Amino acid sequence: MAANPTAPTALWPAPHARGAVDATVHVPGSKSVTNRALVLAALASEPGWLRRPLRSRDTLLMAGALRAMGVGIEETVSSSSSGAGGTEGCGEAWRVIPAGLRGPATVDVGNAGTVMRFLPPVATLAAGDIRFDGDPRSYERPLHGVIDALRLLGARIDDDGRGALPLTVHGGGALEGGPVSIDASSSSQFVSALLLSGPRFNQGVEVRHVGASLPSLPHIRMTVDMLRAVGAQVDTPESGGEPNVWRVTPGALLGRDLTVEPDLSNAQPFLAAALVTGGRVLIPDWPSRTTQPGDRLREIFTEMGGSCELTDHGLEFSGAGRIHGIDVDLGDVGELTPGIAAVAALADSPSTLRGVSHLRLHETDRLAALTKEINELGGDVTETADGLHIRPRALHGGVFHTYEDHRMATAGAIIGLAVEDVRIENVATTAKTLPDFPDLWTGMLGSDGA
Ligand SMILES: O=C(O)C1=C[C@@H](OP(=O)(O)O)[C@@H](O)[C@H](O)C1
Ligand SMILES: C=C(OP(=O)(O)O)C(=O)O
Repeated sequence: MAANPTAPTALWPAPHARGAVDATVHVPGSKSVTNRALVLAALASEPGWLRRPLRSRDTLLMAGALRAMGVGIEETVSSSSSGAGGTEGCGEAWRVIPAGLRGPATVDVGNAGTVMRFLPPVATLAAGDIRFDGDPRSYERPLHGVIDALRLLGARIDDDGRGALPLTVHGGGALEGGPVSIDASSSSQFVSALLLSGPRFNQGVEVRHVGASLPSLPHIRMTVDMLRAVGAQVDTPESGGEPNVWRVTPGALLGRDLTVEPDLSNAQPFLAAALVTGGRVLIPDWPSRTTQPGDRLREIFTEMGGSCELTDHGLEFSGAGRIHGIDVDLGDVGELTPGIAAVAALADSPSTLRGVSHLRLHETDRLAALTKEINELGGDVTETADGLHIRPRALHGGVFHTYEDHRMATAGAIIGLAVEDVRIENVATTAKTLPDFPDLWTGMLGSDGA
């Protein structure tokens, strides 16, 4: 009987590139934008549209959870102008119809940080109990910043005392809100979560981060930009406020018509393919202005040996056939670390990736997983206190384990382009944010392998 390629234990032979890639890759919508847009549309006072939403495990879990709390989300195929990069044509669109939020309901967060952090504040606004549960890994991911803050702001939440999932929010139909201090050094999503629902709290919300460092600042800027786009008033450190303090004024949110940008972090493996094979990749609709952390790839992959040009057609990225090591702080753009580590393992000099200790609490412990898997292929990676030190070595084939982490799977695929006989365990785990990955990857390589 043929092996089921979607079984978690299945091994996917990562395609080995036989030449330089030359491809145009249409990357689906951003997970982070789609899930923020869904929350904001659900909290608005009128219906809104999301065009070109990402359809992946994380976003379908978000949509399912909001529906369970009473929100209407209709999926349609639209034929309107997209607005993104001027492209016209048919595309999927979701119409979000807000309604009085209500329980009882059960929310499956899967292993989506955005769902497990953004929705408990929404649930405090529901009338009734909202139970949150998810994958075993979701029990280990930090949530205390959200739970403790919501309790201080007036919410009733039952958890098992660990400050983590599973938990029940006893929604009272409204939340008082006001000022709150949190330590968000383990996840920027604590701050984003409180800000997103903030306009609907009676007093709004003022979030003060009091911990050491704060990761993923571009994702907080994304939250602020998207809140402002739906009419919220937000004061930030950048707009003249105090450092590490964000303030959201209470008020109604508008229903908007938003086109979701391509996911630039999911563009990473395709850009990496150009770098690794000395080829060329065009990503259409790359935004000229964006808060997505993936935009930093233009600079990072250029420093590693590539070159890029942002044109009316999108981002054209080329590799020169040589990859250089890099010493870089990835604290702002942590989700790019697995892909950068994979490229760095194939470089002509060592790399140091810093500022990402919080990755130990992502989908898996990414620092441990990258170290183990690259080393099992013959690599020389060591973990540091806040990142990785990578000394390139001649690699050989083998099984690349993925720990149910989509970015481990795409990192393994990047290595497989340059190293024969790399087999990726459970490539289907890419469905978390990019269900089409295997097809897009083989499509990029074409019938002749590149
Ligand atoms: O808000 C978001 O959409 C995200 C924020 C970041 O989380 P952390 O700050 O927990 O790293 C990022 O890694 C994650 O992929 C998406
Ligand atoms: C850390 C990530 O996801 P999450 O939203 O689950 O935190 C990621 O996508 O790299």
